[in-house]
Amino acid sequence: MDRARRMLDRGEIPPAALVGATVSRSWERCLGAGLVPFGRLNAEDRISTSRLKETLERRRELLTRARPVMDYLYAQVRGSGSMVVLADEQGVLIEALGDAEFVERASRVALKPGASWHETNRGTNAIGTAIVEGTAVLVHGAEHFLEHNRFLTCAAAPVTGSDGRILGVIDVSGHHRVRHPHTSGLVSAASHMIENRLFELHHESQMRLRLHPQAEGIGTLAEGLVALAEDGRIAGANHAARVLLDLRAEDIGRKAIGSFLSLDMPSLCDLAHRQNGRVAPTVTRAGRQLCLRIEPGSRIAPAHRRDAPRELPLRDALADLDTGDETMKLVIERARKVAGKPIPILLQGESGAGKERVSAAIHASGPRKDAPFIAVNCAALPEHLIESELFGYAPGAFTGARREGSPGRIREANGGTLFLDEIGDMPLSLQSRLLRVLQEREVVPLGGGKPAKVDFALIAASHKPLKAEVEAGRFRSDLYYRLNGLTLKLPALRARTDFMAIVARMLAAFEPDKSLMLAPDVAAAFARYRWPGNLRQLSNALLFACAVVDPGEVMIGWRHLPDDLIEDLQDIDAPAASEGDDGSEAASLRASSDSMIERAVLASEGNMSEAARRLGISRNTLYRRLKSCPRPRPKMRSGEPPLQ
Ligand SMILES: Nc1ncnc2c1ncn2[C@@H]1O[C@H](COP(=O)(O)OP(=O)(O)OP(=O)(O)O)[C@@H](O)[C@H]1O
Repeated sequence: MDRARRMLDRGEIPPAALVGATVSRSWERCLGAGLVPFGRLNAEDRISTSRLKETLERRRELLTRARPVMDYLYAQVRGSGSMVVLADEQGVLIEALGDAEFVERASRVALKPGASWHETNRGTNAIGTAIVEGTAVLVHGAEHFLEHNRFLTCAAAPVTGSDGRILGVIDVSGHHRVRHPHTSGLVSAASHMIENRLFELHHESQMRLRLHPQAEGIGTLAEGLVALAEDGRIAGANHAARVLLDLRAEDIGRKAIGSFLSLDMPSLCDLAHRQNGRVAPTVTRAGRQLCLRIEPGSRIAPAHRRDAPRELPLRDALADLDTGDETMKLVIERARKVAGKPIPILLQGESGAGKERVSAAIHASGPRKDAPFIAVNCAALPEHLIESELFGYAPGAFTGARREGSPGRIREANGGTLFLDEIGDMPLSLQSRLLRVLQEREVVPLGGGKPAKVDFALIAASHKPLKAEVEAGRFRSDLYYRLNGLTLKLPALRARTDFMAIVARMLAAFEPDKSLMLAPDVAAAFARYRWPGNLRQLSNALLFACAVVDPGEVMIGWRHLPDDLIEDLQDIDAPAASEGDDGSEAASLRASSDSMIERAVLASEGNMSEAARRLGISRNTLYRRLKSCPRPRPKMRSGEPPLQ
């Protein structure tokens, strides 16, 4: 330090390696401001009594909230020859309390109310430097720029408002010989206490989120606090929340919570209602796993309030599918526009992505909702039965037919909606028959009989990209264009940004009275997993967990998950797999799901229904996949026939 001081006396800036980066920067600023280490103070070092009064008035809120914390802080340092000081955002001291003999000495260097300790007035010092640096600072002995402050050791931390602006500084100063290693930590904790007290005061009526990486951290000084305006915009955030959510001060008042967490305002209200003050896991947009407690606040917009159902706009089945994902929102918006119009809808999406659910919601939200919704799975029916199932048959049309005949599914859908699932699996011969029905709007039953007029809305779905099937000659192009009035592509579960909201919805649906939630490590593993069976697989896993969770338990942990899912979750390598969609990734994805299928079939000892259940896929999908991947060889119990 002596060498550094000698350099300073010559007007040189010692390197950071010698005095630390903060002091080096500050000394440079002091020299730049024209201060000299042995010099007198700048003229503006003290404010008048009337200006002090004004300052006290302006900072009354800060002072009122800080006083009990200052008392607490002073109780920790009492008798050590120190004092506790509060300054405003300009570095003007507005309150001080301390040990009598030190206060006397300190007042000789103007460490008393009304004095300005801004860096430009008093050179490097903890209060002034903390304001400029915007962070907690310790300035010890000869690190003070002015010679006559060298007897001091000072630790200061800025007190920041929930809008990110500095409101003041709290500081503990003492004689440099009684420096205590814990003082800096105490001062930082005190500044957080004041910040959190001010936060509660300013955002009392708003929805508040308490966040921490661990459940035990919630309610402590280290928790992140976020206040939300009625429209979901961030109204305020404390320092910890800004760090946890990677939120900048300029985002406050501008960005919505959905930009930082995978939850929007309606899902937060929903969660708050069910959570009832308990802690739940959540994931940030950056993939960071956090624990969350929601305090609903008293000023939530009626549209978001769960306890005011009469004020809620009526949510139909389509609106219920909106849990915050932008792609799904667009799908819902577009579906709503055509629901009720004579435009056929084609739903595309991976198996289990919710095509049938969406289709049923389109029907239930449209003008045909009181008429039947008839779903036909073209992949589940043997080829020779699809025809009679769909078009019906006359009495005695074929051996084994019902004596009275059958109207067929298309006629059953009259007035309502016909949903043709897995249309890509419909044999070519039947495709032309279906095309005729769609063109002429009448059905001729098998085995003859009068043609019957039919009127139905048509929704078709396929996990196969139908356009590619047309190009490959497996699907009639004229039928494709008939079906494709509007194509809606459902996102795969892994691509959705509302994963936690879906989990919360499912858990609430399965166990409405329990407020179940995922343990943070399970939530993190779920967030990284690719969910090849999409919503079906997730729903099966959560249903399983709900069945095995003990009464009174609220956290779903690893022990509540099906064994095969645990294996898959443990197998995954953290995030790397999530980017891109190129051929090599598709191949590795396929390889991994092939091995999953193999494991599931082996574990189910050849029982295909059981294997499909474990995988969270339909039996049809399983059979389809088995056709295209090497057949696994399950271990057979002795005496059992081999799997065909
Ligand atoms: N929005 C949703 N919320 C909760 N669960 C859902 C939702 N959508 C679908 N599911 C669940 O996922 C399962 C699969 O959904 P659905 O049958 O609609 O998918 P799909 O895409 O038609 O599947 P497939 O291609 O195999 O026919 C449903 O049984 C339901 O349990």
